[in-house]
Amino acid sequence: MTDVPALHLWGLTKRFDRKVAVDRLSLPIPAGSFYGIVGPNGAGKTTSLNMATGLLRPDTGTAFVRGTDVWAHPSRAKPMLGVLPDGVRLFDRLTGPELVTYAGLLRGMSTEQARAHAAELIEVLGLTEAGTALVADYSAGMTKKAALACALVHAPRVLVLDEPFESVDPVSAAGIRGILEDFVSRGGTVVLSSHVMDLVQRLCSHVAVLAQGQVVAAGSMPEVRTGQDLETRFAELVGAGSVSGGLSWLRPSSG
Ligand SMILES: Nc1ncnc2c1ncn2[C@@H]1O[C@H](COP(=O)(O)OP(=O)(O)OP(=O)(O)O)[C@@H](O)[C@H]1O
Repeated sequence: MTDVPALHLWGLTKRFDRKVAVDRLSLPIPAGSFYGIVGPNGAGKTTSLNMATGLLRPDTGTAFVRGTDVWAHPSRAKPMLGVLPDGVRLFDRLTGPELVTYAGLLRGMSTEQARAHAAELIEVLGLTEAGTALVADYSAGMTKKAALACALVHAPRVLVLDEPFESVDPVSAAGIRGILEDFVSRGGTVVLSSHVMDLVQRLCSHVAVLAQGQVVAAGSMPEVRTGQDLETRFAELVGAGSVSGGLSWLRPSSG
């Protein structure tokens, strides 16, 4: 790992009307790390990742990709990033291979190289059987995999993936885990958000726990876990709400 963070979130703040979604959030992501971002619903994970990747303009702060300011120098910073945003909107009147090739062309790849990478990604992500179906007709999991292929096609240095395993079947998820682990073992950096603590604990070398727009714990996995499993530590950090005894009316009706 080098000293310059692969991605550095730097004093990021975002307010929606009166709601402060992200509050002066700073987080260095070491180069070569597999970094998990976890937090309760509404903690500010998506808002932070969108600001860090140039998709949502921060009210204050910025983010640096390998030392380059994403907001000041987007044309230099963005080619180093592969981004899977939340709720991604794709050009869905294209087939999967067309879409992924197009994503490569947008990143300046030659047609030949973009087509070759797209074909390989479609194959390894199990989208070959979709054939000439339009992405508009893909299932949620297939759409997620197509979007992931778009993030990977130009072989970026840093991958930022918002809930990459959501809606994805277990066999495909194992394939994606393998791709990401290979990527990190070759020196790449992965940042992903997830609600699946077990997966984050197994996959990630580092983790940050967000709550109410701030970082409540961050560091290497052992530093954050402090000897407990991540799920227990997470509940301790963000406060586990109990629902026992609630919804007394919710029972199978006898009628
Ligand atoms: N476009 C928006 N307009 C208004 N409020 C927003 C908008 N986007 C996010 N928020 C609010 O900002 C806060 C953080 O949302 P965000 O989507 O970043 O959380 P999250 O940690 O990704 O949540 P989840 O785990 O549910 O995906 C929430 O209170 C949300 O309601």
